[in-house]
Amino acid sequence: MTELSLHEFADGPTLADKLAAQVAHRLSSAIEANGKASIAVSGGSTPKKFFQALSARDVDWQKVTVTLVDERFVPVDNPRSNHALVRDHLLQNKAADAQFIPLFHQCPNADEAASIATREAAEIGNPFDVVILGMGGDGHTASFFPHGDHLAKALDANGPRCVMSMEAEGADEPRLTFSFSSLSDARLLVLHIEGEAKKDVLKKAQDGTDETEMPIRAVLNRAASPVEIYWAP
Ligand SMILES: O=C(O)[C@H](O)[C@@H](O)[C@H](O)[C@H](O)COP(=O)(O)O
Repeated sequence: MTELSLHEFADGPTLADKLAAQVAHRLSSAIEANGKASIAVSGGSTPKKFFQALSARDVDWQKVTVTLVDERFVPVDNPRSNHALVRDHLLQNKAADAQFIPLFHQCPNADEAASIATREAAEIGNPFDVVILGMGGDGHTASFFPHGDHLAKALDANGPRCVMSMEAEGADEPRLTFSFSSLSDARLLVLHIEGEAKKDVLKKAQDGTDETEMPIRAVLNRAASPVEIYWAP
C-alpha cells in the first residue's frame, strides 16, 4: 500500500508558495548530493501559480532539468501546449537557467515523437527527484486516461521507463505521457489538486479499485514512493 499524506492550505496562493518552498528544497538537496536535479511537472490549469512561485526560488537552476509528466500532441505555438505553459510560467525569473526537455516533437504521429522523447529523457537519469502530478475530474493523471488505448501498458509497474502515446475519448488530442514506472518512484511524488470538486473525485478514487475507470488509483494504491497530496479549496 502506498503511503498518502494530505496537506491542506487556506487558498491556492498559499499552497503554491508552500509547494514551491518544498520543491526548491528538494531540488537543492539533490544538487548538493548529486550535482544535478530533475523535475517532471504537469500541465493543465492548476499549476500556473505554483510555477510562478517556483521560478522565483533560489535554486542553482543551471543544474536542474525540467520536463513534463505528459504533453498534448500539439506544437509549442498551440495554446494547449504544456511546453508553452512551462516556458511562460516556470522557465522564467531565476528558473530561466534550467534545462528543459520537451516531450513533443514535430513528427507524423505521436508514437514517433514518443520514441524521440524516450531517448532524450533517458539522459535525465532515474528516478526523478521531483514529480508533480495533477488530476482531472474523470480521475486521469498524467495522460493515463480512463479507457485510454495504451492504458494497461502505461500503468504496468514492471513496464519500461519510457514516454508513450495515449489516445482516449476524454483527451482532446493524442497525448504523450511518461509511463507509471517512470513516475511512481520519484524521490518526491506530489499530487497537486485544487477545489472541492477534485476532493470529491479523490474520495471516489479512494473508494474503489478499478484503474481503467479511474487511473489515478494506480498512483494512490501502488506508487512506489509515498504520495504527498497538496490541496486547497
Ligand atoms: O496536460 C494535461 O492536461 C495534464 O498534465 C493533466 O494530467 C492535468 O494534470 C489534469 O488534467 C488536471 O488538469 P487541470 O489542472 O487543468 O484541472
